[in-house]
Amino acid sequence: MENKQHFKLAVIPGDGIGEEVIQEGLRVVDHLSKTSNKFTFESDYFPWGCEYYLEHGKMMDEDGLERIKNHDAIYFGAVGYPTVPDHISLWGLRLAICQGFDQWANIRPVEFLPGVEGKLNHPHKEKLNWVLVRENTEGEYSGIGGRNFAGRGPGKEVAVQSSVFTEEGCERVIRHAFDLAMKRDRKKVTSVTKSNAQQYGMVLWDEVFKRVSRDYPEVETDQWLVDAMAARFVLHPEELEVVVASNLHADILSDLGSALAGSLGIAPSANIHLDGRFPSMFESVHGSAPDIAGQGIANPIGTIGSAALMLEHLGLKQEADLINEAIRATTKDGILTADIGGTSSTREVTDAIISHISSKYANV
Ligand SMILES: NC(=O)C1=CN([C@@H]2O[C@H](COP(=O)(O)OP(=O)(O)OC[C@H]3O[C@@H](n4cnc5c(N)ncnc54)[C@H](O)[C@@H]3O)[C@@H](O)[C@H]2O)C=CC1
Ligand SMILES: CC(=O)C(=O)O
Ligand SMILES: [K+]
Ligand SMILES: [Mn+2]
Repeated sequence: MENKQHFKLAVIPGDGIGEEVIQEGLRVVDHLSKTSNKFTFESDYFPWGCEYYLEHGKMMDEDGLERIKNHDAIYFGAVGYPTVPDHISLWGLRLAICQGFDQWANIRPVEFLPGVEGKLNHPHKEKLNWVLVRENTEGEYSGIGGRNFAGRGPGKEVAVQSSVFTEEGCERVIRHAFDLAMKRDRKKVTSVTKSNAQQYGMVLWDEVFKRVSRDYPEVETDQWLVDAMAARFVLHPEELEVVVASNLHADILSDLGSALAGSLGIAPSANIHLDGRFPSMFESVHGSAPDIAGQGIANPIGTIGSAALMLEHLGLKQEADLINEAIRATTKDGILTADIGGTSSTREVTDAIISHISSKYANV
């Protein structure tokens, strides 16, 4: 086949179920590469994570970013381990990459899969399909602050954690939300803040949202405070299309969204950098799930769906669609892990997804 695309992946399985689900995602991509004959890829593995930290005193190598900077994409599992403080592991790996590579938008689609009951009581929930657009480099996760600088000692300690909102940071992610909305049947963007209580950064966000919205007259807009928005997710989910929010708010709302759709285990995400300097990173929304790690029962769908987002990002839209179709066919057949009410293992779900992809090519 002419023009077969080749790409280079940096694979970081990380901790807990991260390793279990990444391996399944790679099986799917590998199978698709062979059956579609449209692309080839190579994987470079990086053993970074909490075990690496316990052995070497660092979550990733000092030149880690340099070593993955020229890959076409990063495929990431999850990070976090009970014996390493979560802020050390998160800042040492995931946030180091998102912020170091200026991956300024985290795209988190919420899909209601057939055959998955979920927790939402809604007559047309199979038609719901939201995309959360999370600001991914600043806001509440700017990492600015300090502890105990007032020197008040035990029992009187003072901690400050500052949020940073820049006009450019707000604008690029809000604009991206509008660009995504323009590609959808119902063109609507809902912005979420807490600008009644947080009168500086979030008021700036609201103003930028209003200004950017004028460039998109075809797009319907809506603005909600985050507390009311949490209720709206449950009470009026049909009102949601593209939802754009700050780093913390969208982090919380996306877990709520995926739980409504069934489980954290089915939610994919893309940490994207669109300015051509750095690779983007693709990972499930969930963490390392130490409570189920090592049992072979983690739901691989979030990570396999993240591979679909990765292929789409690399220009392989048809192949991405095929993965998503295979995921839907698998859940529709009732091949489900325990988190969504089934008894299948991680591997069995992946096998079913692979066999749906095979049957698709057999029919061509
Ligand atoms: N992007 C990342 O790497 C993230 C890392 N974390 C880290 O992960 C660790 C655990 O955090 P938690 O708050 O427990 O969140 P978590 O997402 O790891 O787990 C929350 C709950 O969802 C379940 N769950 C998650 N993914 C699942 C899957 N694929 N299949 C079936 N069930 C699944 C878990 O069993 C658990 O009961 C912490 O160290 C945290 O900092 C948390 C969120 C994101
Ligand atoms: C860390 C975390 O919870 C997230 O990135 O979603
Ligand atoms: K993850
Ligand atoms: Mn989260």
